[in-house]
Amino acid sequence: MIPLSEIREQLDEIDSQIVRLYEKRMELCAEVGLTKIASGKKVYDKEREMQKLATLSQMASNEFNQRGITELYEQLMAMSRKLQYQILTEHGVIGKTAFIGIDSLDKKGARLVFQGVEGAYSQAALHSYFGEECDSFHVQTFRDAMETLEDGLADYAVLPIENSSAGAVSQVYDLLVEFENHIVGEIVLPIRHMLAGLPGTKIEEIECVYSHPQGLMQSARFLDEHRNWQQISVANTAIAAQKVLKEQKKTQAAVCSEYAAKIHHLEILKEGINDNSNNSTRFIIVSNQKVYLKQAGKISICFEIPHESGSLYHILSHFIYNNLNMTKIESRPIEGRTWEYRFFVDFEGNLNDAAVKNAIRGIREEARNLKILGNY
Ligand SMILES: O=C(O)C(=O)C[C@]1(C(=O)O)C=C[C@@H](O)C=C1
Repeated sequence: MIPLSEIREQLDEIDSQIVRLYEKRMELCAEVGLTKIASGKKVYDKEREMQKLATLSQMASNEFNQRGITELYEQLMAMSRKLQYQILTEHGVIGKTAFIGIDSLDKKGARLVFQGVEGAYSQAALHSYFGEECDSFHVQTFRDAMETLEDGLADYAVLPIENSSAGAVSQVYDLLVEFENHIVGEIVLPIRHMLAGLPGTKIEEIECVYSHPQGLMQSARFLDEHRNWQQISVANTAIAAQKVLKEQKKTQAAVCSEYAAKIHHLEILKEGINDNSNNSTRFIIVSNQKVYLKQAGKISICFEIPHESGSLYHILSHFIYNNLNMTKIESRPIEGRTWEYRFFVDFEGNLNDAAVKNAIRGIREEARNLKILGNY
């Protein structure tokens, strides 16, 4: 048997050859990068990579090594792409971001839209971001808010995007893809739900409770104690309060904010019914302008990937390689394509940073339909 120290010596020798060859290979790939700048050819050449993987893996003598060679070369070619993206960025080849950097949001005289009615949590978020004296109006649905923006009837919309206990507001994610509106800010609002009914209502009288699905989900534990209550979803927590007032039945109650209960003349029957005492919702400020704040530190993007093993891993490697901190990932089914998903990723950075430019360039080439939702 060959002693371990001797085997290791041989391995060290092979590894130093591999490192030298790797560097030589990368130098050539850098040259390829320059030719691609000159020709305008894309960095990612999938066909060439597939051919290389097939040829090289066939050179290995058994199936185990064929798999190894495939994995190794997938990585090697991914690294050479990353180097080429860097070279493109260094040579000032500008990607398709086309966002305009601004110093601050133009809040003065802005027309603001939120979904729901007076007393909606979105209105409270809007007030804390733009101040109480702002010029705001409400529409019935999230889609209406997006359309209002797109038509130029409002300058900014304030929409909920995720809650700390119930998770993503999936419809808003989908609308960000559908509309050419962009996120320019965000605000987190503590959410405290009340059970509210007509004055004089006793909890024992209640048969039916209205709220937004998120309001019902966030108060699931309390509502579970009253399983005989029918839970009915409406478009907004404040709409629920308005409905209870309008229908004048003591068998009905709403899960809504203290403010919504007050302005719809309801009595608070039970305070703070949310499961999580730190319940909070993150709202986004959406604009119809493709702008970003020059000091912005967070980017939201979405992209689609082929339904293939390893494809998400390869896309996420662009964050790791460029040292970017990913703060959130969500997935949503793609309409009409069963079991295929669109991914939404938030990460720290500014569109002006070289690392961000490199990562976005790579993801744009290697994923489908990359969309930058905003830098804020
Ligand atoms: O041949 C090219 O066009 C290269 O850029 C080199 C290379 C490789 O590493 O072999 C890298 C990226 C391409 O997707 C294909 C192949």
